[in-house]
Amino acid sequence: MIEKLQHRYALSERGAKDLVQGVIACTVQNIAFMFPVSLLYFFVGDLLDGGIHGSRIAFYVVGALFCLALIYGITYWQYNTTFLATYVETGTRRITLAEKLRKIPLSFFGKKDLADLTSTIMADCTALETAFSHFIPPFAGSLISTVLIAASLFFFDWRMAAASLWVLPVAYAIVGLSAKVQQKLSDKSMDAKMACADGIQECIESVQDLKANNAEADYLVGLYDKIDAVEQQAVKCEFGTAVFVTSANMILKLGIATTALAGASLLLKGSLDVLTFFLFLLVVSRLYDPMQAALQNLAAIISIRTNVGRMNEILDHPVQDGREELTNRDYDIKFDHVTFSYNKKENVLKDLSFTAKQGEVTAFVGPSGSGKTTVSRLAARFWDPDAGKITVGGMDIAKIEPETLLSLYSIVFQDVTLFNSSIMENIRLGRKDATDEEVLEAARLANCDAFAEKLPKGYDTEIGENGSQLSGGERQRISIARAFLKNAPIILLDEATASLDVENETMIQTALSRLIRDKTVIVIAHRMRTVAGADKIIVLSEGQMAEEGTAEELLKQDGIYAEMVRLQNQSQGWTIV
Ligand SMILES: Nc1ncnc2c1ncn2[C@@H]1O[C@H](COP(=O)(O)OP(=O)(O)OP(=O)(O)O)[C@@H](O)[C@H]1O
Repeated sequence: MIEKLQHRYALSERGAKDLVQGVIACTVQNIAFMFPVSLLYFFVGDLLDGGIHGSRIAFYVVGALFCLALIYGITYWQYNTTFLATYVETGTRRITLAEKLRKIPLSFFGKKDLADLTSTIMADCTALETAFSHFIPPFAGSLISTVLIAASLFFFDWRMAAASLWVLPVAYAIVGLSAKVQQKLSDKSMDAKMACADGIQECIESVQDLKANNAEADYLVGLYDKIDAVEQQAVKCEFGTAVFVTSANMILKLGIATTALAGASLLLKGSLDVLTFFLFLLVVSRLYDPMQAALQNLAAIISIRTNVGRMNEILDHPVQDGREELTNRDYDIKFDHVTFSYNKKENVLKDLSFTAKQGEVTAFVGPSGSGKTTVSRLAARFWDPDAGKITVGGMDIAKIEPETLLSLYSIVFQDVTLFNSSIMENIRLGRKDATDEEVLEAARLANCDAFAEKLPKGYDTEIGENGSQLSGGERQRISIARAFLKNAPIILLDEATASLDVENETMIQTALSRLIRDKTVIVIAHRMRTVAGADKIIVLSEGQMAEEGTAEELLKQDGIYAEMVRLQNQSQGWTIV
């Protein structure tokens, strides 16, 4: 049962056990609230028998105090098992999701956008937190306690029990029937919320481009439509809940009326005593309260299936795993008849074979979209090929645990990701245990001194979210410094110096040439000047190798590479008039 609960509600084992305890606590709490009713039953019985005297007074005083203590104790227990346990579980759930995301192949992120994933970790977890503390245990507890109390009523008088309890199956049936409709409404509401969150995020991220293109007003019209859609779906959802919940509540209320009618008629016939009639009136006035309270939250209870579904999509997604020991004999990277597509439709790389040798620089050039960046992504196992094999020193990288494999790589991408901390800490990301001196040395090699020293706190200056306070070239130099610091045996440089001016690029190229000695280097660049000194240049065209050789050999071939060089030389003479 625990395992089923774990999957049904995306819970940890501890969380599933806490949920069971929470339901038990709520059930016991509802039953405990019946104790004062029993006391009142005896009290009225004594009154009808001629009054309360002597030891009976003490009995009622002790009984009342006992009821108070019992309800206080059980409520305290119920609070701990539902509320406190839920907060712990929410933390565990967020960490589990984040850990899982770390291991999921990047292809998953292509299908999901950031707003969606952030919302799963934050908003969905919060929705479940509320549901597991406020709604689900009381709802399940009210179902169980109502059935238990109802069953015990049959011992007193089955006719009266039937008159009071017929409403329960009818109310349950209405709730059950509503589940499908509610689920659909809740799914639609979630879709509208996601589209809205997406729109807001996109708007914030692209505010500069929107302003530059004078497109703010048009964009905001679309965004307002998305916000309206959220409101409309929320109203529909609430309306759907109201219809079913109000119907179920009205049916439950009818139970009080039929109990009174049946009791009155049996009393008149003389086949029911006043005390039993009184007991039933008392019990039915309390019996449905927990259920009615729980029904108010029916929409939230049903909609958590949507939240859980979104979490399970992450939790059940296959991970990229593999062995943790490295068995490579050297650091040659070999692509052996590799075919790959991002969307399983159009192949981006087609039967590509090459070897990037250790101690050599292998450069990739080619038209935009020809697959250069994809080669570097596959080489680092960000994605796995659809066919063929990629090896490092003879070791099939598809069988190596991705984080272990990445310990062999220093990677510099054109799109640098920086964190909202100091320059020092951003560079230290290359090697966590590096000393301050080592970080500063790497920074110096990447020519970071030139800008860091001008900042108010030097290398300790906070650089804002994703380095927003730095220029493109400065951000790229931090990324290069990370690679210097990591000093891994394989280096992937994807447009690593594209944002640098000529002076900086020359300086960093010199430092890079020291870094790359004896290493396997793959360089991707648009500037032919950047790759001219490479040991081997591979020209990609539509995912296939079109040419291969040194710059000199390729110029002689007078093919794509020679044409690209010619065009770039011409473009240097261009002016905008
Ligand atoms: N994450 C992705 N999901 C789907 N398609 C992608 C993805 N990344 C790249 N592509 C597609 O794969 C093809 C090759 O892209 P890639 O980035 O490897 O080319 P490139 O040669 O590096 O281009 P550029 O020189 O413009 O950077 C392109 O058609 C591109 O649209």
